[in-house]
Amino acid sequence: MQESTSREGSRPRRSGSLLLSQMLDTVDGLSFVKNCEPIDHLPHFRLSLNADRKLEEEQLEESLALLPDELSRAQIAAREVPVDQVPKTHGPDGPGSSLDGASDYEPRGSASGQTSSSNGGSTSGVSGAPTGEFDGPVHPHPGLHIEPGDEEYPPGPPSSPEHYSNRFFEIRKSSLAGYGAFASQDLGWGQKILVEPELFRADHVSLYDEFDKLTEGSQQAFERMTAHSKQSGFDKTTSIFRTNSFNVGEGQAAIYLVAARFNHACRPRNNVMYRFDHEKRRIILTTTKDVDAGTELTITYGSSREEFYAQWGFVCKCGGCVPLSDEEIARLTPGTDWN
Ligand SMILES: C[S@@+](CC[C@H](N)C(=O)[O-])C[C@H]1O[C@@H](n2cnc3c(N)ncnc32)[C@H](O)[C@@H]1O
Repeated sequence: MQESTSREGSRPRRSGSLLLSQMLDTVDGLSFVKNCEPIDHLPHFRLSLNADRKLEEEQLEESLALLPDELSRAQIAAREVPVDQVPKTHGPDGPGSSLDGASDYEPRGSASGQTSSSNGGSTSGVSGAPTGEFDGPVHPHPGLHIEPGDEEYPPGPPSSPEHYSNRFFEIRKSSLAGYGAFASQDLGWGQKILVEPELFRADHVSLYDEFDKLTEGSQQAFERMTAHSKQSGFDKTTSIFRTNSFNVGEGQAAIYLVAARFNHACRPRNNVMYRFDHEKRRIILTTTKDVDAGTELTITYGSSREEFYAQWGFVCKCGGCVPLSDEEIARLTPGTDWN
């Protein structure tokens, strides 16, 4: 095992990718750390290659620091939980609805799926920034299961994603901003709560062509999404796309109508992470801690308060960070108000 001494002195620091590969040999759940946790910063249209690399390096450091704890949690979560211990609830669409999503999910700790795919890493950068793909070995493990299984999302996108619910969460109004996702039952760490196919993917150039291919209902659902209100120089379609899309690599960003309703919380306050099944073009959301019923489920868009304002147009209200001051806000340029 390669080791180097950290600049700070005492703690020996291991080569990040090597250590993660070795840990992944041991516990499947740690692919959270490699594939998602360090890079789940919702980097819609990230423009700075160097900034991305720096961020990923910082996040890798962060994940390495977390490893012992993550390992023990993964081992705990790896204990199998019978399916019937996960209560089933139904949202406004009711049992049997095409939006029920019951078949999409597995109980936490399910040992049912042993997969060897390594294609699940989240990616960043329409601008071609590093993908963050896991390039080390992945081995099938019993226990904590985060790879996509055979579950199928109901055919067709939800016509009313702002009222979507499944047995794990529901979308409803949030005190953070607009709509958000809320746990509809107590959720354990490592629970897969959503597997959602993309509505479409595009880049800056193909956005309008791809949008035109959508059904009228899907176009309307897209247009009801929140638009960054302070981006100057973008029309509303582009602004909605920039505010809600997830970078999926190769210069493309994708829209997921339900996943886009998850608000941001700064680490460690967020309680959900996301990753991609590139082959099936789906996003997969999984809890990163135990969550009480009724709690808002949040992902992390990034770590820069200035970027939240400039890229997504908001001053973070998650409560886990110091919000931008009035002076800092004044330095950032306001633009067209789309809302
Ligand atoms: C991808 S959307 C999230 C869902 C959105 N709330 C909705 O109603 O569809 C991103 C937008 O949600 C809002 N938002 C998300 N997280 C926030 C937070 N922590 N504090 C304030 N606003 C937030 C911002 O307006 C941001 O541009």
